[in-house]
Amino acid sequence: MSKKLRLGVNIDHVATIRNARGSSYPSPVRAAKLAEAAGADGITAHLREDRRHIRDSDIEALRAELSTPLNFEMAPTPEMQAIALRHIPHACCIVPEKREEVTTEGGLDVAADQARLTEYVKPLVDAGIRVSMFIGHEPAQIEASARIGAQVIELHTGHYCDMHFAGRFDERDAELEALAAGAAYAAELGLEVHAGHGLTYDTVSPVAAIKQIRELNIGHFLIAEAVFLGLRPAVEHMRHLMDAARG
Ligand SMILES: CC(=O)[C@@H](O)[C@H](O)COP(=O)(O)O
Ligand SMILES: NCC(=O)COP(=O)(O)O
Repeated sequence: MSKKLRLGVNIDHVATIRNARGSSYPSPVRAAKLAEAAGADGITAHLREDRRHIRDSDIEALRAELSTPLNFEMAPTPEMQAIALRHIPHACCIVPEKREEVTTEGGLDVAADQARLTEYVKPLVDAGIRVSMFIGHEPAQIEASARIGAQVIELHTGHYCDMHFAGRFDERDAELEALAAGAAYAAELGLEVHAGHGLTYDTVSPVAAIKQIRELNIGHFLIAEAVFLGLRPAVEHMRHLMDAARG
């Protein structure tokens, strides 16, 4: 297994700032190119059903201008499937979406929706897209993801990060252990394992140290940190912490 842990930089919240004023700046594509220059191995963008940050035209521009792979995050809807099949990104990460949520609250319930998701994923896989399921660490969700034909899972690290920042360290550590067990089980089943959501400089290292994890997707914190440091140093420091955790 390769030791290199890939960093996918999520540029959604560059678009959040742009949309707050209805301006044409800041440009998510410019941010993506800077992130690539700083050591990102790929770019992640989530086209939400309500288009609160990334827009259809951003996906088109990213697809045309990136030199690293695009990981297209999307809800499992017919509209998003059609968009993915039009652009053929390197990867699609299927995430649950609730219109009123502030952010993605939990993982997709793959186990409860296996027949539909099997049908949903097949044209994407047939088109050569790597399909990833954004799930919690429960064995039933991991098994279901393998069963429906996904090649990848992305483990939701939001609860682990929330427990860290709430100072609930026993619960944080229990969650980290469950993430590690989930990663090991998924790798045993032949799934490639990614992780992400809410990761920061303070929380990234223990997750990066889980050896079955091949990619971390990190966005909100990096864009926030870029306000103080600039995007390039923010990404470079995250890259450094990830590499150091890998030893
Ligand atoms: C699925 C996921 O974790 C990302 O899409 C990320 O959270 C950025 O998007 P939101 O802030 O809109 O949830
Ligand atoms: N899939 C997780 C992701 O892309 C980044 O999430 P966040 O760091 O913006 O919370």
